[in-house]
Amino acid sequence: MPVDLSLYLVTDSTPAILKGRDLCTVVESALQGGVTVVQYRDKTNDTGVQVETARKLHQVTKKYNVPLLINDRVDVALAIGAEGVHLGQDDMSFIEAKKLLPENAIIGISTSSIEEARKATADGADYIGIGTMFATSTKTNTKSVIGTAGTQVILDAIKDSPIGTVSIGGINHSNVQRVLYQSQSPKKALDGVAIVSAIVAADDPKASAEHFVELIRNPPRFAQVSNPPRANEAEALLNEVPQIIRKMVEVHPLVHNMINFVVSNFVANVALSIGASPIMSPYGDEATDLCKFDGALLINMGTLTSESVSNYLKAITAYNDRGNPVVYDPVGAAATHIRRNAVTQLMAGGYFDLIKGNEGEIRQVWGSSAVQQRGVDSGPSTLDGNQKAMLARDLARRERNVVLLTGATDYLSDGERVIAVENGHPYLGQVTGTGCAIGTISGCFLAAHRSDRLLAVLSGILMYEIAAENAAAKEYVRGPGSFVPSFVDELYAIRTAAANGDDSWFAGRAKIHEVKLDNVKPTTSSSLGFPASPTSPIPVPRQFFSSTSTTRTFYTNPSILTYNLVTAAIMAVTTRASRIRKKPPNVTMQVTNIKPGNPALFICDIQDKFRNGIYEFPNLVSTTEKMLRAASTLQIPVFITTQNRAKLGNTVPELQQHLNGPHIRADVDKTLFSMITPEIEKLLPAPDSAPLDVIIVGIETHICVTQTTLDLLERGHRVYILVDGVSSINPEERGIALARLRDAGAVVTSSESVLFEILGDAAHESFRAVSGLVKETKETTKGALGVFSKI
Ligand SMILES: Nc1ncnc2c1ncn2[C@@H]1O[C@H](COP(=O)(O)OP(=O)(O)OP(=O)(O)O)[C@@H](O)[C@H]1O
Ligand SMILES: Cc1ncsc1CCO
Repeated sequence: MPVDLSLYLVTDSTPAILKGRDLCTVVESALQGGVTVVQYRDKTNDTGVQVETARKLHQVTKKYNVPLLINDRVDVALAIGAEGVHLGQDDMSFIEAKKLLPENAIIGISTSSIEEARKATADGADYIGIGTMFATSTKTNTKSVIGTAGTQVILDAIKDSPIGTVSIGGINHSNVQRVLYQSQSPKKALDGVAIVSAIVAADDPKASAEHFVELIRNPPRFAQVSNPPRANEAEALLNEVPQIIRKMVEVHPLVHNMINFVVSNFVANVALSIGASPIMSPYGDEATDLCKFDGALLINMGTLTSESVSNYLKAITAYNDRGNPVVYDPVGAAATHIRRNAVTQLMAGGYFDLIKGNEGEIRQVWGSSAVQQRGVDSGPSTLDGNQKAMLARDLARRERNVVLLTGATDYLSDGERVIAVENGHPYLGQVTGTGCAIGTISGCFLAAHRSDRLLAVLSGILMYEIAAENAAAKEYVRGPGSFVPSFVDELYAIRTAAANGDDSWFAGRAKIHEVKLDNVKPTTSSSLGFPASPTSPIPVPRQFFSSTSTTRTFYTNPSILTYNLVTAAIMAVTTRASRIRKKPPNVTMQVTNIKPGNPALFICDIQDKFRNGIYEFPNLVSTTEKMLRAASTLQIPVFITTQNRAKLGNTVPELQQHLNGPHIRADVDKTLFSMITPEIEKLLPAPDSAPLDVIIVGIETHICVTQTTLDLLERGHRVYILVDGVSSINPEERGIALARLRDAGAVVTSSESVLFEILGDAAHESFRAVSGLVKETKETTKGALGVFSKI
């Protein structure tokens, strides 16, 4: 049955919320305001009271031709003839409910992960409730809080299904437009929002519902205008930069800085020198007045205090409501726990037109738990240019805003276009506050030019960095100290030239180019395996970034050298003579104290034809199935191969159902024994980026698994071979191969052990899901280990 989910009311019978009013009266008032569906949710009253209340509610909802759904209780729904039910993950299963309810009954399911959403979709649910969107004072289980980013990932995963979607958790008037806007994936948007206390506890539920209807119908004032890339985007942008700079000087925007005390004075002078009007104000309540000047707000959390975040949130709300630009500079985001939490709170608390930071900061905002900044510096770079460009693009795409990742080369993206800026001078890196000033300058330009935010920020960066080049070139500048006054002078000189319509300072000076990432599959959830959401329980892998807890020692292991001489001799007589390793694998690198912080799952040739030949094949399949399910929950990238598929069959049907989704990176047929075929090699991280922690399962241990392991070790990756996930025709081959591979530097371990190492902490957002899986498969795991660990 099609149902209008746009304003979905969930009732709450707790006295503090109802404040002495009758539930039916409150619901009727809400219906008059435009509620489109009502869910009766009652976790306390006994069945008799529930049936009675539901019957009364149904009389009311029928008057407004709005469906009534009963939370959890199929029996109550049947007793009163309600239009349907809403079921949680721990309630009666969809299949059971479907059997009991009339044919056209509406059935909705609560989901908070891709897996749950896919299952509800496949089962045939009418809609899913996706949440928890935001933590609330009553719902403190933050593990299920997925935010807009997590919701977007789920929507993307079910984009091809017409199933209805509604977001739930902490949604109110001030965030509802942002929820709808920022959750949207390119092909699927939310159909509605579920509201509890913002309507039920409101003094006037009708007015509250009316207000929601109005907000839901309209995009937020900060919604971004789309500027699709042009044929020669960089050139087209450059043509517009001088006029944007003139415009900014003319507009003379106010820039409200909530900024750290270290750089406050310098940044105010920079803002003045470019022709803007700075005000430094850390007091959140002042924003309600300041935002009326239609300037920009900068949130720079460089010197955070216990009061900062609540002040920032007040100011962000004031500027967001008015649609005025807000810039976020998450200074030192990955340095401390306090700052990481502040990032989570601020990202959940408002919309930022621009997020600007150095590599470490932007990675933290993205949600990588592997970043550790030492103070406010970015720390050593672990990403190459393309990866930085992709990070900026993917974050901008996810947040539906603009992202600037600063460094010697700056990467600027609005989620579609990515521009690299190579102007600037190394002195900028030697003066504190030069990055912070870019946040302020960007705010000035965003306030002056609203229609193309990327162009606005680019204009600001170019003015700034060309001024820095001019300043550094002065003969009296001898270092960072004398550079600062010269720099402020040069900013002022450009501003004066621009005011006089003189663009000669700009001619031929900009060093920018567009970064094309066409060959990289666009996704809203994760590219390069970056986690999808800072708050998401869905994919929070620490992929593609090296873990800070990883230590590597480098030494030469003579036994490996000897061993490989023998190996080479044997392999010389095989058809793979050309692939004999020129240097022994892992001669120079041995990893100690490793943790699988950057995991990938490799499934090697688990095909039908081997079913009858391979030792304990069903046990190998059950371990693999468990690993695939965990990979889906944790969004670990998966690489699959088959050996000569035409002849030996596809990957076995038991595993096929788990081979869909964005985390499945490759499914390749091969003739090589190693899985590192040219196709797969292309998908591995570049040699100078963080190595993978490859977990291998499959067959045969002593042939394809061995050669894949050696190839990966040779390329600097870490390899974990699951004892309960690899096998051969001759069981004895397993032991020999595993011993050899351990000598070569691989970690020989078990599926359960590796899964808990990936989680690392019982507070991990996916702990419940993964430990549930481990529990569910306890018996098969025992069986597999029983047969495999002996050999
Ligand atoms: N080696 C360099 N060459 C050219 N420009 C540089 C160099 N280092 C930094 N910059 C410029 O300085 C600006 C500030 O970047 P940086 O990444 O150092 O900011 P930051 O770490 O946030 O600084 P801070 O916290 O001190 O304000 C960048 O826009 C960049 O263009
Ligand atoms: C050094 C420093 N410490 C906190 S903020 C800041 C200025 C650079 O962002």
